[in-house]
Amino acid sequence: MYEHITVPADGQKITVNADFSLNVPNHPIIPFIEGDGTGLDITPVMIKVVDAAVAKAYGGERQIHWMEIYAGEKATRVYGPDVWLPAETLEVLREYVVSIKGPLTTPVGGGIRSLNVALRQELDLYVCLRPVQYFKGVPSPVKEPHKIDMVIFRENSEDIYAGIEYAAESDKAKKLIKFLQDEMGVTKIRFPDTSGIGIKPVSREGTERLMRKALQYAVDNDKPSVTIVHKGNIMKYTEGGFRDWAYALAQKEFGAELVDGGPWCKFRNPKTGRDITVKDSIADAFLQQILLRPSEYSVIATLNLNGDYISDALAAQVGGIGIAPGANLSDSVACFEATHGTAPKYAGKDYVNPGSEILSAEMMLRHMGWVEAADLILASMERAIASKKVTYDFARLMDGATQVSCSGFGQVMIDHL
Ligand SMILES: NC(=O)C1=CN([C@@H]2O[C@H](COP(=O)(O)OP(=O)(O)OC[C@H]3O[C@@H](n4cnc5c(N)ncnc54)[C@H](OP(=O)(O)O)[C@@H]3O)[C@@H](O)[C@H]2O)C=CC1
Ligand SMILES: O=C(O)CCC(=O)C(=O)O
Ligand SMILES: [Mg+2]
Repeated sequence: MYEHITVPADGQKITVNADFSLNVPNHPIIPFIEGDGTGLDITPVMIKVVDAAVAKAYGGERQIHWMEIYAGEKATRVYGPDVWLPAETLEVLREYVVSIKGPLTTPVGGGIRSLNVALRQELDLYVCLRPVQYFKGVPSPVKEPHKIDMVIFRENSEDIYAGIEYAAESDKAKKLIKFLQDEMGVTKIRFPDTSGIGIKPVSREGTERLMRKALQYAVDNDKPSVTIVHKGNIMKYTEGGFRDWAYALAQKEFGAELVDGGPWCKFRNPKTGRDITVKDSIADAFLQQILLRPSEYSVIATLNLNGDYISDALAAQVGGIGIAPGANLSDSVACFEATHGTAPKYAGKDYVNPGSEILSAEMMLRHMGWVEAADLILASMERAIASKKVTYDFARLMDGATQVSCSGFGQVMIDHL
């Protein structure tokens, strides 16, 4: 049926109902992309830990049937030199509904555009969900990391990531700059002859669907606030638009009312009766506030580029990118992945922390309703960290730690399940 993908003989597809709930069989087929760079170290470890947690939680009644699909460098080896994101990979991700991927390399400057971004755009995975939580005992550069408990909703389909960008001195850049000058009255491009130029689309529809998810998450999880993070003072009609549309949606669909004349507003959580405050923060100020007063922030709704920066910054505050999980979501399809990239200098050395991808799998299990297995993974992560047998990133900051390899940490987690 597929050119290079082998569908496991035993196992069934997860399917989606009209209300977007999932039908998860006891033997689901889960597609996975190994990933470039350290992907080849962390993905097999993730699979081993997940299989062990599922076996322990369900005593053999439930089991994941993993199905390898290809993207990035491995796809070029399997499909041919220029095939980075095969059509059948996208087809499978759409068809099988729930998947997990390792990181994929994107060259800086020239070369291919990001496969990670392409995949999100092709499948319209418009929410990048990145929870940031502190595990007791993890070394952190801040004094009170336990006060950080945030969930980032990063818009995943628009903004500067749309890839509408032209190289300096190319015909297209010259044409666009001439159009801006001649037809749009633009006079402020400082060096028009040598400017690369990019376009940042941000829409009301894109903002609304992201904000709707963030607000619903706050309702479902009893969160006290949703903060809209933007740079709308400078980019008035893109980031400023995002802020205004996000506030308007809170009022229109969630019944939020202005606080002291606005723009902050609040509404009562219909499930708990407690207030949810909707507020906003300008991105630069926000980045210092999360260091100084993190407990004031809970759910974060932001644009694509801000969300990218904020994800890594917050991950560092709770101990680094080695334990920063995430998910890319549409209404029906979910593809889980770590926040970090391929860390090429460590590739193939069995060295890095597999924690981010394991915790992404924990989110995946929870999304599938396999909460017992997800809970086991969280508990074993806590116990593994408490045992101080950790990978280099934690070991270098932890007193009395024993450094273990990537696969070694997987084994420590399995031992603590
Ligand atoms: N979703 C995706 O697939 C993503 C892909 N990328 C891509 O990855 C490539 C490399 O990007 P780069 O900017 O270096 O960012 P990376 O996130 O790959 O690495 C930056 C640093 O983060 C630390 N780090 C990364 N992964 C781990 C881990 N598993 N355990 C512990 N520490 C870790 C390392 O820090 P230290 O040096 O201190 O040890 C590393 O040098 C680029 O091509 C980029 O485009 C980037 C982000 C996301
Ligand atoms: O696609 C890439 O190479 C980088 C993506 C990224 O940094 C992210 O999604 O956080
Ligand atoms: Mg990033």
